[in-house]
Amino acid sequence: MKIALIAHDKKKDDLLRFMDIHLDFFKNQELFATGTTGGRIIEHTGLPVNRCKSGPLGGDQEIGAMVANKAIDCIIFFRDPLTAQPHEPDVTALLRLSDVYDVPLATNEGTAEAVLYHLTRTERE
Ligand SMILES: O=C(CO)COP(=O)(O)O
Repeated sequence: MKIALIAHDKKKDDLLRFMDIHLDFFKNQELFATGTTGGRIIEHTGLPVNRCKSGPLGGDQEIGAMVANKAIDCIIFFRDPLTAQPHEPDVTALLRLSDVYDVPLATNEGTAEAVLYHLTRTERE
C-alpha cells in the first residue's frame, strides 16, 4: 500500500512515536512523506521513504498530485490545530483532494489508529 505521512513541526515527535508502535505495519508499506517529516522518519526508523518537498515549499501539493493520479492509498497527516501555517491553502487543497478521490486521510492520532486497524484487517483478508 502507498501511504503518505505528514506532520506539522509540533506533531512530528507524535508521528514518530505512532510509527514506532506500528512499525510492523509500516515496514511492509511503500512510504511517501513531505520533506522534513520524511527526513525525520528515515533518521528515526531507518525505513525507506520517498520524500517530496517540504510542506511550506509545495510538499503538500506534491502529495495532492499523487492523490489525483491515484498513486496514494492513505494519508496520515498529524496536523497542528494550534499553530497558523503559512501554507494553509495547500493543506486545505490536500484535504479537499482526499475527499474528491475518496482517499482515507487521518488528521489526528485517534483517527490514524482507526484507519490502521481497518487497513491491517483488510490486508489480512
Ligand atoms: O508542513 C507540512 C505539512 O503541511 C509538513 O512539511 P514538512 O514535513 O516538510 O515539515
